[in-house]
Amino acid sequence: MELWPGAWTVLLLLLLLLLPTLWFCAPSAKYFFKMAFYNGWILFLAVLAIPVCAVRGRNVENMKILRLMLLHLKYLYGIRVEVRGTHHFPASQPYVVVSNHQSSLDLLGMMEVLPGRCVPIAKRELLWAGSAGLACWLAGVIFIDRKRTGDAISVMSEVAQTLLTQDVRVWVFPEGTRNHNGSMLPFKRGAFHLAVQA
Ligand SMILES: CCCCC/C=C\C/C=C\CCCCCCCC(=O)SCCNC(=O)CCNC(=O)[C@H](O)C(C)(C)COP(=O)(O)OP(=O)(O)OC[C@H]1O[C@@H](n2cnc3c(N)ncnc32)[C@H](O)[C@@H]1OP(=O)(O)O
Ligand SMILES: CCCCCCCC/C=C\CCCCCCCC(=O)OC[C@@H](O)COP(=O)(O)O
Repeated sequence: MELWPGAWTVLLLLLLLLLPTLWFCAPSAKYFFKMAFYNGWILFLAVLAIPVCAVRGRNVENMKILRLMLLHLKYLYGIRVEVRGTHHFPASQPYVVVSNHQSSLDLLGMMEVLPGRCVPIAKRELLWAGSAGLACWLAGVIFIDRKRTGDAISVMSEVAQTLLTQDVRVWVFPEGTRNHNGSMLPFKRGAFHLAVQA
């Protein structure tokens, strides 16, 4: 099929008109655009972070770099963060932080208060999220395969040793998945075994 001259310009103009219309009139489209930008921006930032982190190799100290690079995101999204009680994080000993998990935006809250030498436990699938996966790996994120309980438990037992020997803290989302409905899912037991073992 052949389009008349200028048809592409008309199509482009229609598209340019459609995007702001969706943005202002369809809240779900606005949400979609915002989340798409969120993920895209993180993938882009990860591309910048990878060479810097690669200098150290896989190292929990790289988490500081990711943290610094992500802190501005709250301003882009107009999120006001109020932090209370950080004095409860001991200054120098291994511990396990547990938190609820509603959405991928929890990353912003986590980065706001993430203690030094603290790494999150994440689902293994995140490792394959392109540049973000590689950046997470370089920053020492611990990946577990939720479908293989035995393997996940072995990884967590190794983590317990690391906590003790390498002065590392671990951040766990004990619900084990995102939960949007405002309530809490039953907690998985790994975080608590980890705390006891460490
Ligand atoms: C600038 C650019 C930046 C680019 C990068 C962007 C961001 C980077 C920065 C940071 C990274 C962000 C990370 C994002 C967060 C991602 C969050 C997630 O992915 S949440 C999903 C993964 N997390 C979890 O699953 C939580 C941990 N899970 C568990 O602890 C589970 O218990 C489990 C070990 C996986 C097992 O799960 P299961 O479903 O089988 O449930 P149960 O808990 O009931 O356990 C079954 C059984 O096993 C016993 N058990 C469990 N753990 C242990 C253990 N460690 N030792 C011994 N036994 C264990 C448990 O007691 C049960 O037995 P029983 O019933 O007899 O008690
Ligand atoms: C070339 C491959 C391209 C892959 C593109 C992947 C797109 C993803 C892009 C960016 C990743 C952003 C990192 C966000 C970190 C937050 C992760 C997160 O919160 O994961 C959810 C997990 O806790 C629970 O998972 P489920 O609720 O069980 O599901």
